[in-house]
Amino acid sequence: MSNPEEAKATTTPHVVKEELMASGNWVKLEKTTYVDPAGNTRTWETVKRTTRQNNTEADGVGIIGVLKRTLHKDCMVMVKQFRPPLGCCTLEFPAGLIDEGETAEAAALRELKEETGYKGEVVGVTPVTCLDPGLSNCTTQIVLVNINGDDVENIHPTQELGEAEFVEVILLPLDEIQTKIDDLLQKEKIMVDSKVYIFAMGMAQAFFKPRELPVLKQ
Ligand SMILES: Nc1nc(=O)[nH]c2c1ncn2[C@H]1C[C@H](O)[C@@H](COP(=O)(O)OP(=O)(O)O)O1
Repeated sequence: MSNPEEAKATTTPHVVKEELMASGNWVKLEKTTYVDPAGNTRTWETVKRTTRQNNTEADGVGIIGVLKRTLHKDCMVMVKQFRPPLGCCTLEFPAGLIDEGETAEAAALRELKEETGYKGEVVGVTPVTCLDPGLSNCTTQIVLVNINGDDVENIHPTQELGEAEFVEVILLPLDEIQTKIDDLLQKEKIMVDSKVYIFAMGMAQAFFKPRELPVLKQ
């Protein structure tokens, strides 16, 4: 075990070099040589996508789509699809890679239309965020999109999927999203994306906790 007295943070950590170990059509594996905060030179095994465009630091976008319809509860537009790396289906926000020359907002509206058939309106966008920084430099921007379900274009949404895409659209009421996801997980062998579940937990807190009577906090 390292002695904390010896391992003082004296250096600004930085990458020294990146060497290609293996490469495919979509991803590559690199050996990253870096200097740690104590001044030691170390290596790390890093996964990168090969598809990132020049104009952006984000590989892709995720879409938090809120479907708003008269006389209906607001619903989250989610997608279920088989994900080969996991060997099972996942419950995710609609998502996709950013095309050349595209902004995150434009990519979000395009991917939402392709995967779910809905036409939306962007109401917010996150900074570039990391997805799995201990493994990969993969990044995403999450785009908040309102969908007017009363709009004639959104009454019977039609997906525009590629030949190899199989995406099922799942609508979950915003005010009980965590319970509905838990029900789904009980019923079928499906893995929920961490962003989705964290969002659901946040919604549960936002909807219910403020209305509880204040009690003595221990
Ligand atoms: N890691 C990947 N391996 C593949 O064999 N193919 C991959 C990988 N990542 C993306 N893709 C392919 C699959 C689709 O044909 C395209 C576009 O995917 P997109 O819809 O933009 O993104 P997701 O919905 O998140 O897969 O890329």
